[in-house]
Amino acid sequence: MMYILAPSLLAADFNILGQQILETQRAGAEYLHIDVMDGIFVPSISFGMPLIKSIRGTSRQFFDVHLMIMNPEKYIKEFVECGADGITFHLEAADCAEKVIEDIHASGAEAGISIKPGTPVEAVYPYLDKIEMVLIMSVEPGFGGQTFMPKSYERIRQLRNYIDERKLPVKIEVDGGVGKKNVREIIDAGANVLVAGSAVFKKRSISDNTSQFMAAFKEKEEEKNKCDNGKDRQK
Ligand SMILES: O=C(CO)[C@@H](O)[C@H](O)COP(=O)(O)O
Repeated sequence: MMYILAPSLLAADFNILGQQILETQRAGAEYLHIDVMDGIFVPSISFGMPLIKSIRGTSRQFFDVHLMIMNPEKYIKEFVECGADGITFHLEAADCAEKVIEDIHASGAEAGISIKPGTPVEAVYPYLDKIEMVLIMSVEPGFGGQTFMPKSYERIRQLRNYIDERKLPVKIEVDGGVGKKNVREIIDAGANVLVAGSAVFKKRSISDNTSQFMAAFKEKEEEKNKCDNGKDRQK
C-alpha cells in the first residue's frame, strides 16, 4: 500500500502561500488538501474557486478538494475547471450522493465521500464500489488545530477490513489532529492518505515536518515488504 501525505492548506501562511506549497511538494507530499467551507455546513468560511485556480499554476500536486458545503452538487464542474483532481463531499450534506459521484466522475475527477465523527461508518458501504476514497473526519469539521478523536482508530479499522475483504481499490483518508505522534497508529489502523495542517505548516520547517511523515511512511512500507517476503518464502 502506498502512503500519501496531504498537507492542509488551511494552516498555511497566506502571505507566502506559493512558496509554502512548493516546499511541501519538494519534500514529497503528493497531495494538497484544500478545505472549502461555506459557513453553513460548518461554522467557518475558508476559500473557494479563485484561490484554487491561482495556485494551480504553482503546484503539480494532486489537488484534493474537501467540500464542507451544503448542496455540493451545484459546484462540482466549477471546482474541477479550477483545478481540482479529486473532490470529496460530505454524505451529511448531499441530497443524492449517487448523483454527486456521477457528476464528479463526469467532470473527470476522482470522487470521495467524507463522514463526520458521529456518522456511522456503515453509511458509506453502499457507495464503496463507485468512489475512489473515503475521508474519515477525526475531529468535528470546521477548524484546524483540534485534537484527534481516539475513537477514529476503530472506525478506520472497521472500514479497512470491509474494503479489504471485498478487494475494493478505495483509499482511506483521515483528517484532523494528525501529527508525528499518531501517524504510525493511524496507518497501522489502515489509513493511507493522511491530511495534516498544523503538523506540517506550524512549528519547525515545512520541509522537516513533511520529511518526518515521509520517513514514517517509508518505515511502514519496508516493514510490510519484509513481512510479505517472509510469507512468500513460507509458501
Ligand atoms: O478539514 C479540516 C478541519 O475541518 C482539516 O483539514 C484541518 O485543516 C486539519 O488541521 P489540523 O488538525 O491538521 O491542524
